[in-house]
Amino acid sequence: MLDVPAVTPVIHVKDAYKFYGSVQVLGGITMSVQPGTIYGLLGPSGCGKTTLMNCIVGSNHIDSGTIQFSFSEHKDLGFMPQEISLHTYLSIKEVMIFYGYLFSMDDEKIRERAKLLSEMLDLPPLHKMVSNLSGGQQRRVSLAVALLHDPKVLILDEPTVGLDPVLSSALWDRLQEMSQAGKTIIITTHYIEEARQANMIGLMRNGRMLREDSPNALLQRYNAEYLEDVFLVLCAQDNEASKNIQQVPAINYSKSTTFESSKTISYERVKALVWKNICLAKRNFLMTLFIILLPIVLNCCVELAYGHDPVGLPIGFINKEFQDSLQRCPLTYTNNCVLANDTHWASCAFIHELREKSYEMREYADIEKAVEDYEKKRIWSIVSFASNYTESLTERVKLGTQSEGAVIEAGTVLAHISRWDHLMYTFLVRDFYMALNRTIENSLQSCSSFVSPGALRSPMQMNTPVYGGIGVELIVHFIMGFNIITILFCPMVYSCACILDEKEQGVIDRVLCCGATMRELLASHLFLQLIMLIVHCIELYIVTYSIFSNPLEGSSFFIIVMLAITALTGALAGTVLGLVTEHLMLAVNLGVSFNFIMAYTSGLFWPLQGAHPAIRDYLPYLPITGTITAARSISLKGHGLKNLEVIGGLISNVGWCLAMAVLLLITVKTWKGPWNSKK
Ligand SMILES: Nc1ncnc2c1ncn2[C@@H]1O[C@H](COP(=O)(O)OP(=O)(O)OP(=O)(O)O)[C@@H](O)[C@H]1O
Repeated sequence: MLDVPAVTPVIHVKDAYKFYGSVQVLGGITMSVQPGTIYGLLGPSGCGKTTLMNCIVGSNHIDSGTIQFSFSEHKDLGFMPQEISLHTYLSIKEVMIFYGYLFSMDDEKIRERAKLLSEMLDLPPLHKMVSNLSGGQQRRVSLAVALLHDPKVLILDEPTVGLDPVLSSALWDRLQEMSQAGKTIIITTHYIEEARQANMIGLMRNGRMLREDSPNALLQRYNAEYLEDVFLVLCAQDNEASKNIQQVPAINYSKSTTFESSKTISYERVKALVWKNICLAKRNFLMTLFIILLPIVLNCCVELAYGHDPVGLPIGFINKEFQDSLQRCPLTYTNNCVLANDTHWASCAFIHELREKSYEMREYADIEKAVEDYEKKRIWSIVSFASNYTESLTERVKLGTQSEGAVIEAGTVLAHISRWDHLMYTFLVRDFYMALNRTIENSLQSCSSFVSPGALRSPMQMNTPVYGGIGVELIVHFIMGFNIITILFCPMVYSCACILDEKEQGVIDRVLCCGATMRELLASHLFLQLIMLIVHCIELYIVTYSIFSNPLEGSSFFIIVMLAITALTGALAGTVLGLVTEHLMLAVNLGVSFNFIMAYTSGLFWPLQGAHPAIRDYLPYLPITGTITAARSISLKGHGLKNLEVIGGLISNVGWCLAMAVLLLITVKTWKGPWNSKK
C-alpha cells in the first residue's frame, strides 16, 4: 500500500528503480509534488534527473516502483525535455500550430497563445525556422511549446541551460507567477542556487534522493547560507552512510503508473501529425522531389541501359576466297543461291548476315594481325573462311555423306570467340548460329538444283514461341523484376528516413508526451507513404507500359495491386528499420544490403533453377521472388487468377506485407526505452 500524504500530491513517485543493463540509474527514488508549488529537482550532472523526468512523463519506464498522478489527461501536462526535441525544419509558427493541433486547439486560440508566449519569452519572429535560431532561442521556443496549451502541471528539464542571467531570472519570475495562479511545476537544474525560489526541493545524488524539503527549512536545519553548502553536507553524510550499508535493499519488481496513454486513435491528433508531415515534406522539397522521381529515374536507367542486344561489336574476319570482301560482296543475298554461282559467295552471305545483325565486320589480310587485335580486345571474335570455302561447301552439299574430310573442313566457317566476357560469348554464339541458319534459309535453300531444300535445314527447328516472340529483347523479361525491387526500395528508404529524422531530433517522445500514441504517429507516417506509393505505382506503370511500351498481356489491375502491396511492404519494413536502428548510417547500410540480397536471390538477374542446390528450394519463399515470377507471368504470358504462379505470387506478396505489419506492431509493443536516438 502507498502511504499517501494528507494533501493528495499532483505527482507521487515511490521506490522508483531504473536500470540500464546492469547499471542502476535510479535507486529507490521517492518524491512528492504538491499542487500549486514549484518543485526543484537538483543534483549534479548524471545523477538521474532526466531519467526520472522521462519516466514520469512516460517516454521512459521505471523497472520497479510506482508513479501516481492526480490527473489523467495529457492536456494537463506540459513537458519541456532536456534536448530541444523540435522539428528544426519547421518555423516557430508551424511548431506552435502543430502542437496546438495536437492538443485540439483551434487556430484562433493558437494565435492568441503564440502571441502571448512570444512576448513573455522574448521569442524571435515566428516565421523563423527553428534550425536558424541560437541554442538559447531554441530552448525558449521549446519552453513556449510546453506552455502553449496552458497545462496545469509543467515539467521542465533544465530550462535555464543556455539562458543568460536576465532571461533566467525572468523565467523564474514567470514560474512563480504561474505557481501562484495554481499551476504545479517541476523543474530540474544543476544550478543549485537558482532553486532557492522553489517551494520544495529534492536533492538527488547517484540515483537516490538525499533530502526533500523547502529551501528555507534546509538552510535552517544545516545552518547554511547557500543551498550548495547544504548539498555538500548531505553528500558527506551520504558517503558515510554508504560505507555502513551492508546489504543492497531488496527490490520489489512491480511497477505501476496511473497516467496511461489513450487506447483509441484520435482523428484530431492524426490530422495534426499528417499536417506536420506535409509541412516537412514541403520544406524538404528537394528530398521529396528526389523520392518522387527516383522510381522514374531507376526505371529509365534500366530501360535504356539494360537487356538490349549489344550493337556494333567489332568482329574480325579473314576471307581467303577473295580480298576486299566488304567492298566486293553484293549487298543482298535473299533468295540467291550462293553455290556454284559466279557472282555470289557463301562467305559473303555469312558476312552479310552478321552485318545485318549490326556487327562491325573488320577484314584482315592475315591471321597474325587479327590475333594481335583479338588479344588486345579490339575485336570480339575471328571468323575465317578457307580459300575454297564456297567450292567446298558446294561439293559438300552435292556429295552429302560421301564428302571427304578435307572438303568438309574447307567448307566449314571457323570462329574463335573470346570468353573474357561470358555474356558476350553467349550473344556471339547465338548470333553466329542464327547468322548460319539465316544463310541457309535465305541463300542455300534456293539451290534446289543441287539439293532438296529440306535436307539443308538443321535437324532441330525452333517453333514459334508459345509466349513472346522471336527477337524479343531481354529487357521485356527483366523490367517487372526491376520495378518490383525499385518499389520495395524507394518507400523503404523514405519511411526509414522520416522515422529516423524524428527519432534523431527526439520529437517522437515529445509528441507521445503530448498524448499522441505510437499508433497515431505511425498512421500519420503511413498516410504520407500511401500517397507516395500511389504516385510511385502510377509512375512506374506509365513509364514501363506507355513510354517504353513493354508488353502487358494480362491484367493491369493485378500489376498495379502487386506494385502497391510491395511498396507497402517496403514502407512497413523501412518503418521497422527506422524504429530499431539508432543512426541513419546503420539504417542505410542495412536497408541497401537487404535490397541487394533481395535482388540477387529473387531470380531477377539469374534463373532460380541455376541457384546452388543448398538454397534453391528456399528462394521462392523470399519476399519478392514470388511477386516477380507472378508479375512476369501476368505481363508476359497474360495469366490471371487461375494460374498457380500468379496465385503463389499474390499470396507471397500479401503474406510478406502482413508479416511486416505484424513485425512493426511487435516492435512498437515490445520497445522499452525512449524513441530517441540521443536518449
Ligand atoms: N540510454 C542510456 N543507456 C545507458 N545509460 C544511460 C542512458 N541514458 C542515461 N544513462 C546514464 O544514466 C545516468 C543518468 O543520466 P541522466 O541523463 O538521467 O542524468 P542527469 O542527472 O539528467 O544529467 P544531466 O544533468 O547532465 O542531464 C548517467 O550516468 C547516464 O550516463
